[in-house]
Amino acid sequence: MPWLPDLVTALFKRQRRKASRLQSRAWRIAGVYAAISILWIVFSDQILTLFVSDQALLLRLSVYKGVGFVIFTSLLLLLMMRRTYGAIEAGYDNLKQHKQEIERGNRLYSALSHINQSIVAAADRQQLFDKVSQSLVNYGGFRMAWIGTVGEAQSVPEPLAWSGDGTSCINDIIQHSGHDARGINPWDKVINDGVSYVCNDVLFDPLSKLWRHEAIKQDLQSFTSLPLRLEGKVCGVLSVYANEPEFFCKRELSLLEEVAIDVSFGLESFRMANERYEAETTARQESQFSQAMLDSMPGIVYFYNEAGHFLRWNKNFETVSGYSHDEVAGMHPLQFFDDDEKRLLELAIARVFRDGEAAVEASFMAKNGSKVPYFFTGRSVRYKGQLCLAGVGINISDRIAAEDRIEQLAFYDPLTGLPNRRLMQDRLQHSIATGSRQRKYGALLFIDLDNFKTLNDTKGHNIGDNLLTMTAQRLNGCVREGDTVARFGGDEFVVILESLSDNVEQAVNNAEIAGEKILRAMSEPYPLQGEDYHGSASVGVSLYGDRDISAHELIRRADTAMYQAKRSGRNTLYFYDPAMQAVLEARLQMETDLRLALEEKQFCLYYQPQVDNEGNVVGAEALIRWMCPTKGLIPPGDFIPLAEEAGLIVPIGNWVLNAACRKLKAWENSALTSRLQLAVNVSARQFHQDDFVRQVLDAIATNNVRRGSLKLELTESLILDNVDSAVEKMNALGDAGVRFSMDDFGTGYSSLSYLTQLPLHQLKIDQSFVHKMLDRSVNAVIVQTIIGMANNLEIEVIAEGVETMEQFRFLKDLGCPLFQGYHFGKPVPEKEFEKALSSSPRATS
Ligand SMILES: Nc1nc2c(ncn2[C@@H]2O[C@H](COP(=O)(O)O[C@H]3[C@@H](O)[C@H](n4cnc5c(=O)[nH]c(N)nc54)O[C@@H]3COP(=O)(O)O)[C@@H](O)[C@H]2O)c(=O)[nH]1
Repeated sequence: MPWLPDLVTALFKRQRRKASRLQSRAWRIAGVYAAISILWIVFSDQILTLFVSDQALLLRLSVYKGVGFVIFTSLLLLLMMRRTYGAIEAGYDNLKQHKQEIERGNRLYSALSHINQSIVAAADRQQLFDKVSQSLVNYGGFRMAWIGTVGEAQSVPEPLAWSGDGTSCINDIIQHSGHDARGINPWDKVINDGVSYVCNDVLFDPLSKLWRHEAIKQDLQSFTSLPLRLEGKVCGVLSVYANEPEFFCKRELSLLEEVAIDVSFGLESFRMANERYEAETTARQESQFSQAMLDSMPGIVYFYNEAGHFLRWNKNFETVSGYSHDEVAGMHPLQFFDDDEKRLLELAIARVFRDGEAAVEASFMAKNGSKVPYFFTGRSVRYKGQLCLAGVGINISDRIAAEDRIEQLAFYDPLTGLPNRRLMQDRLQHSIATGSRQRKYGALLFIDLDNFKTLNDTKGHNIGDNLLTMTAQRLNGCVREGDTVARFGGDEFVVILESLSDNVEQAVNNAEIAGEKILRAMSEPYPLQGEDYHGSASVGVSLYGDRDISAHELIRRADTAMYQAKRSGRNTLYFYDPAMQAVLEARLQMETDLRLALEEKQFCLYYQPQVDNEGNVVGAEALIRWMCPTKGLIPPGDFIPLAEEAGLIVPIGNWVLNAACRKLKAWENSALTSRLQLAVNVSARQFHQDDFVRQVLDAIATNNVRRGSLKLELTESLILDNVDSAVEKMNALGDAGVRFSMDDFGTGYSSLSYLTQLPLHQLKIDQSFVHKMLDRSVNAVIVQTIIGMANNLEIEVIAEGVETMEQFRFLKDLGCPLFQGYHFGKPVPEKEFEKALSSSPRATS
């Protein structure tokens, strides 16, 4: 309050001016009095002598005149003194009042000063209210002060802070304020009308009637309530009370209104600070929230400006990149990419800033140099006046792996990892087109593993899989880079040899060299289950390059050639020629016919006698024949191999088994045949069926076959596939009276060790030795050895393919006890066989 001393000085000046005016007036009055008195003294006696001549009277009149003058002047003096003292007293009162006003003003200014300090210093609204009410009482000289707030739709204030004496009646004051003639109470005025309510004497204020008694007790004699405002609306009430009436003059009220305005300002500041705080808190929380969201995202998030300065990124960005926060802050987005991908990213970023958005797949390069495939998106956004790019990157390793896997599954064989048929066909088509364009010959090699089915069926699929895997590796080792090795399916592989030569002979030569190499590789022993498996393959070759040909046709030709290789004894290579195709088609037709034959029961059994050294028929071998309605009688050699390949040998074999058992049962009814044994051929595939034993036992049981009458002819290779399993099955069937003959003996490994393990009853010397034994001594030695060995092992021996008396005699001389061959009888239908038995004198048991 810089103007306060001026005010005080002005007041004193005013008093001094008044005093000086009074002094000059006293001089004037005294002068007038002296002049009048002198004139009176000088002229009154002369005037009196004019009218009075008597000296005694003149003396008395002079005394009277003197007394009158004294009385008159005394009265005049009295009057003047009274006026002067009145003026002095009034001046004094005025001065005193001014002094009080100044003191009140000083107090109020002091209070205002403290209040303003409180506004600056208060931490919150309550503290402000507390300090304001305390300042008004402590510094403003009020007896009591309180501050209340007014909420929405609140008609009376709610006291929040108070100070001074008499605070106990605040609630009375609030609740019991009366209404004026218009029904308005103080709070209506303050809260609704927003004007101050002043009561300068509680004793006479009708609205204070109800709490007057209490107010008097508390010495609250006058008061005023002022509105506090927030955003232009009344939000509270400031009430101050004085212990004297007529306390609130204009000046006090104006200062108190200033207090109310300052407090309102304080409240506004709090509101704004609060709003700012809340806005900042919200912004901070929003920032924390969005950062938390960004950090919790699985991908990487980035936000950078057009100059490539990173403005924001998520934690994952640092984790994935391996760069710290500070390092990322100083990096350019392109630094996270390899040189060969930078251009791609540059273009994508440019697209974002040009078109608004873009996406790209690239490898995100970490600090340690590792690269991870990511799918990046970007959107342009304006931020703080800059054009920026906001985007996310998603790790697509899994997706790429899945795509690779899908491609692998779609185009590659899961077992061997080789291209599958589909991919091979694509590549072949492409190679055919290239070859045709470049006038270069290529070759397609169709490779089928020999005897794979048997291996798979006998050793199990795991072993089969191992063989296929090894085959794939070997094939890959046989070709040049650029050639294709594919798995066509099952045990079939295809090799595409590209650009062999522009000369057809040279191309054939090169293809043959490659094919032979493959055959050799396929013939190398395969280590399977700790043993060496000796496999082989049949290879069909078809050239391309001289004219347009479809991949499909080329495959068909190579396949045809492969079948020709198979039929030519396997482990060989064949080039395609059209005649092969005709054979193959005939073969396919036969397979169809064979299935029909099975359904329509077109098979029958022929019987070939087996005799002792005196020519007595001791048994027979049942040999299947196919009575084809169109082609006539078809020998087994023409359809059994096909039936084996097509899997039809199992139902055919079962049919033979049951037919043989039925025949044995029928023979029991005749003395000629009741003691005969009947030998039945069993193929490897049939024998290795899980239910083979049960099938045989069922056939025996169904026909109630005599023990020892059924003989099963097994081959060496069949048993060697899985000796343990074979022994187990043979023992199970041996217990049921089934006998076993080792067919084609001598052509296989003929290992003595397994011979001793097997529950064999008979060795059947292969007819190839018998046919040549008289011509080549080595065969005679073999036959002799087999007979000697069988005798030593106490196993029966039978020689088959005996066609001449010489052969019969020779064998007999070697000690062979049993014989089979055209010399004794060819395989014939049952009726013929039985008829021959009855007419033959040697046909005896
Ligand atoms: N799994 C089955 N295989 C069978 C069945 N029936 C026959 N076969 C096999 O078919 C092959 C050819 O049989 P097939 O044409 O009947 O020939 C047999 C005889 O006719 C023939 N043989 C007998 N003696 C002579 C002879 O003195 N000279 C000569 N050139 N051939 C003769 O040998 C065949 C019998 O051989 P094997 O079975 O080894 O005793 C043949 O391999 C049969 O195994 C069948 O039902 N299931």
